[in-house]
Amino acid sequence: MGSDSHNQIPVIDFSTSSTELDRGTEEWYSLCKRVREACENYGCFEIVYDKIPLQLKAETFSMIRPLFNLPVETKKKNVNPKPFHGYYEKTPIAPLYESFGIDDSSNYESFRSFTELMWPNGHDQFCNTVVTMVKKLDELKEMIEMMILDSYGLGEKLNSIIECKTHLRVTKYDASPSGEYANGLPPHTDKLVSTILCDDQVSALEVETKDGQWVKCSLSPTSYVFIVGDLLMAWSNGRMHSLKHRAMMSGEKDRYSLGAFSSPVEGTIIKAEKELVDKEHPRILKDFDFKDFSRFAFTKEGSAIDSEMQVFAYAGIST
Ligand SMILES: O=C(O)CCC(=O)C(=O)O
Ligand SMILES: [Fe+2]
Repeated sequence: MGSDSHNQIPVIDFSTSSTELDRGTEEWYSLCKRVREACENYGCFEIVYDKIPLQLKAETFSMIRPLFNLPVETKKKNVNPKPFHGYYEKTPIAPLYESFGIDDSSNYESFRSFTELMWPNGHDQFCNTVVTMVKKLDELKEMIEMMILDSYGLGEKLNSIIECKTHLRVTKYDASPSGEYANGLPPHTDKLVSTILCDDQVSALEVETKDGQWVKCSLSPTSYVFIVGDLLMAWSNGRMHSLKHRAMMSGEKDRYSLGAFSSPVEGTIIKAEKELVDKEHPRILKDFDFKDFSRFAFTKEGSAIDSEMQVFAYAGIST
């Protein structure tokens, strides 16, 4: 079934043309409230944000396109022991989908290691441009995280939700044969904390609302999507909604997207924030190691379970 174009995800404008978004101001708290409502009711929102220069974004996309034209044996050098963290080639389940994953990608040195695997003689422009873009996405993510903490009254107590590094995933979707509506990436919830996505204005992202409708997200050059992943849902003790989403291709153009995933540092145990557990919101999950959970999600047993139910199958508390 196609998407319902009458429905829309919340759009929150973070543009700061005249004023800065200062923490503690009335404007700040009104945004905190809207961010929390969007994450609880939809599991996502569109961000209008003018602090990332359009030129930088355009340059980033022009830098990542040639990655996909490298020889397949070069692309396969992008390996990562964590499941779904390295190069992902086309498969019968997702024949239009191909992606690379780069750990700790706002760190120049780790990004350079990836760059040198792809271009052994180095590629400074690629490295500088993409790292600059990821740092901008990190700033945006930090602001959203602070808003989430303030929205629950936790901003004085905590500096971050879960200590994370940014895992970057760059994706190419081939145009579907004869432009028909076709699966780019099957429905899933993200297995990490949160994701900020942007694309090259070829729309394909669709998100599922809580009442089961699929809604298409057509992004403008200044917009981004914030997505609640399974681990943010777990941290919030189920108050925030882990978003089911997919990519559906149509039309003649290939599509490129960029996802900045907040990935917990090694050894992180995911726990519901204790202030978010009370009589009205009893604990829904046991504490778990995020790496064991993501491994489980990609086992035969785990992948047979609906994506949004995997975390409950792994760590759910039966009542
Ligand atoms: O390309 C997109 O818009 C979605 C990508 C996505 O959902 C993912 O990589 O988890
Ligand atoms: Fe996703």
